[in-house]
Amino acid sequence: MSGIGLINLLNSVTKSDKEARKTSLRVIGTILCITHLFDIGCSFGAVLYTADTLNDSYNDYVSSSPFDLSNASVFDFLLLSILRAITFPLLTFLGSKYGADVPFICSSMCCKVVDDDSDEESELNSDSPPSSDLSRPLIDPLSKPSLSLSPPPSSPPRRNPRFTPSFFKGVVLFVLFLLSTAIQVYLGLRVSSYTFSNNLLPVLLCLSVLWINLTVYFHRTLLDELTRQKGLFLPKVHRHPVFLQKGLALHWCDLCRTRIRGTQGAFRCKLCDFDMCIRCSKREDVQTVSENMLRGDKGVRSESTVSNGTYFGRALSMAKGEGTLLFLSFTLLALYCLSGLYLPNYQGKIIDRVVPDDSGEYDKSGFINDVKIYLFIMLAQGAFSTIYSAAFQLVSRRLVFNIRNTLFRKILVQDVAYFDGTESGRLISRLTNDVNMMMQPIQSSLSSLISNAFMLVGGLIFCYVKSYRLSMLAFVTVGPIMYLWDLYAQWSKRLNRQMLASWAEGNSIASQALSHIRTVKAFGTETSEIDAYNEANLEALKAGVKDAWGNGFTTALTSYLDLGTGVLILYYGGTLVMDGEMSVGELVTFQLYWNMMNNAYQNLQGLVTSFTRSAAGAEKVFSLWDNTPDIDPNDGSVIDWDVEGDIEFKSVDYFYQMRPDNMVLSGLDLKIKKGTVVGLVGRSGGGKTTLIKMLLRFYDPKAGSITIDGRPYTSLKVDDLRSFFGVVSQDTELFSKTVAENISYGMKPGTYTHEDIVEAAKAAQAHEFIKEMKDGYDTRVGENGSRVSGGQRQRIAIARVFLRKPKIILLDEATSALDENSQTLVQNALDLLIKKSNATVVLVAHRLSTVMNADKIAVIDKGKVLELGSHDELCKLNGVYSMLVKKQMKKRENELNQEAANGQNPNRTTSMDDIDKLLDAR
Ligand SMILES: Nc1ncnc2c1ncn2[C@@H]1O[C@H](COP(=O)(O)OP(=O)(O)OP(=O)(O)O)[C@@H](O)[C@H]1O
Repeated sequence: MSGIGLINLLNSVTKSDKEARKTSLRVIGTILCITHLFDIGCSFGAVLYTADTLNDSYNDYVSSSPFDLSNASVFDFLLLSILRAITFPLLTFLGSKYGADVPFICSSMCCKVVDDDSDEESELNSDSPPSSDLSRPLIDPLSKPSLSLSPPPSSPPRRNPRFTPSFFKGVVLFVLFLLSTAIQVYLGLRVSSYTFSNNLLPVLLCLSVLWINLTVYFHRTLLDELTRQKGLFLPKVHRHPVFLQKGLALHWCDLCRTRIRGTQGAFRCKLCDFDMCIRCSKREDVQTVSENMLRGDKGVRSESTVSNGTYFGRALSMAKGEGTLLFLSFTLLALYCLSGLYLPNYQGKIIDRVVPDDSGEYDKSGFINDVKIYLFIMLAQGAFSTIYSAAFQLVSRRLVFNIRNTLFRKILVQDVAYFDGTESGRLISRLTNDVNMMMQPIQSSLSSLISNAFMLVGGLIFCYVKSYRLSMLAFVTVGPIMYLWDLYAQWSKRLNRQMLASWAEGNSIASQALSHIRTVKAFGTETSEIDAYNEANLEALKAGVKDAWGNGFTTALTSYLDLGTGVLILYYGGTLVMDGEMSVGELVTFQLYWNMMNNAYQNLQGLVTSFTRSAAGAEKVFSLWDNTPDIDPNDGSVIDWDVEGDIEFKSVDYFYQMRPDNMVLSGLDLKIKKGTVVGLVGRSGGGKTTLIKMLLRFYDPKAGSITIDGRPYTSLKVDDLRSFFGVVSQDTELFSKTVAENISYGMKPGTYTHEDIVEAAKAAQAHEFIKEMKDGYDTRVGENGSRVSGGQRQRIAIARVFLRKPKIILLDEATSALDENSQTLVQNALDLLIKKSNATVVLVAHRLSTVMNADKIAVIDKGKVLELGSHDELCKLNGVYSMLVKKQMKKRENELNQEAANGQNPNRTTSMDDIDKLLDAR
């Protein structure tokens, strides 16, 4: 786990950034004190073990050359551990003093710098949810979004641009790295050349390498935490402070998903790679209107950050159902590893058998015997590996299958508000790119992860058993190599996040262009769409190229360290063989174990890197996975009564999350009696369609309630509720299926027959045109019904409603997009539907002629019901409606006169009764 990972872990158990910082400092500081004490304690213990020679050896030690490594004393170990306990904290102190980021100062924006010494942050933070709580929205839906931030107190100190804090911090980290590596190499050389008189001493000395690596790790973590800038803290937007940073050219704003311009810079969270562009930081309503955020019906949610551990743990927990297969694979894997661990032993033995003993004799029978055992182990190992890898492949493939299916389900159950703020191309990207990236290491290396871990531990033990001296020498580079890979992994994770964002952007562009291909062609925008797609992909390519260079550089650096270790082993191992302390076979065995361990280690390092990278994909997937919708399909009671269709809106307030400033419904009251037809009229944008959407419970009111047969909507199972509705909207969406499949869409198999479909189509006046198609009801209608006309699409939609026989029918301007002939046909079908169904009907219309026959007409304006009554009642009321009717009649009269004067056919029905125009002329 990297330092950032540890800090994130500590932060996840605290409520505010201030508390998180204090906890981190306290915990890491304590661990460091303990580790340094252990370090000194072990060296001191080693000195005590050699106490009998202490007096002499100290004098020996000081008088001898510093390059003479054959000293009997281990006093230098103690001196070095004390030196570490002084220099490492000193370096951390210097790093924190000169490497701390300059606090963000904002000149133009209304913002506040978080100050540890004031209580401001806790005030701001008091209503922010715990980071892990995905079920709560980040904002109060009815509170007006505001960040209420004030200007900072003072200007930042001027600094030489070359010697920036991050430069100082980098220098300190580099010195720490060099110092620790040098000390480790020195200690490795010392231990390998030391003659030990007891067994505990080598253990104590070898532990030094462990302490060095641990202390360096915690010092780095502490330095990161101490240099963490006091930044701009917007608890409602992000749970950590963010910092203004230049040169984030390849980054994307996590709120509006626009690309950040490098020259401008952006606000960045150093803990979890959250970026926010300058524009978003200025928006007051940024927390509600940001696109592609995780959100529910009640507001924006925070996304989870995923460490390697949680990622792997969760992926495995998903494989719970594969218990037996996994157990079998693990057993075979254990056998494979054990047999693999035995092989080098026999290789060494075989080599020793071909070396003649003191009398010049060869042990031929022993030689044949060892070769036989070697062969047997090898064959068994091959068999184990074949079976376990097949089993693991099977498990990982099933895992991918389950993850894809579940994720698609999780996406579909999200609230409609989520889809309002998210582009479908990005969701497709989650289902494909993010899942692929997340599953890549698991799919390709679940088995190799475990086998390498086995080999690493086994190889390590065998190495120490064979020769702790050589092991000590060999292990001095492990810490530095680990550090370098960790640095690269974190960097690569960021690049991969950018790559995913660019791919998602590309997907979004492609899916929009493809779904609107006719508009693209009509406007001749093919080239600009291609350019936009190229640009998004180019960003991904740039990030990929950077990643490849980083990988190459890290590989080269660590390979040199590794090669150096190999040379050291050969040199000292050869010396030991020449001194008679080791046989040739033992040296070969050690080398084989070392290679085995080293390979396993490098494979693991690669895997950890790819896990860290893939965590970027996993974050996206798990965030969506954990996001329980506010209108949860699992909540509420089933509808167990005979629904009649009495609906009531009581003081309903509503605004869309993406436009919180636009109050669409405010205190709306409306009663819709069972079996009646209620027409909704009003100006465009007045909220009629919103009412229809609320009837389908796409959104819950921000205030007030909706009831059906006296029961609150929110107490009912949403799927159950929707099953009582039939809808025909202005833009009917058809699926790329057959006509019959489209008519029966949403019906459970077995609840209808083909004859029912034909009957429904006949009633909807669709049978004639369907019959004329070559394949009749089996004709595929194309994506979004592109192979049928608008009027035909509407009639298929009406046939759907006829077949469904709903209790409540919602007609949302079902004829408004049609030409005259189609309008008449569709209107006839609708009239028949209303007459035959006996259902409660709510119809939205732009034409007075469509609603005149309704039992009740509601005039909706400014989010309220302005007038309610039948056509006659409203005409008598002498209000808006009657004025509209009068205006319409006058207009109609004028038009007829005009047409007659022009010699046109006065029978033509025009859109002259368009309510919008009449209301606007009011
Ligand atoms: N998903 C959405 N997100 C944000 N605002 C929306 C959304 N859908 C609609 N609006 C806005 O809400 C208001 C009401 O829209 P609605 O579609 O209910 O009006 P309408 O009365 O049906 O209009 P029309 O007669 O033109 O269809 C409009 O100002 C519209 O711009």
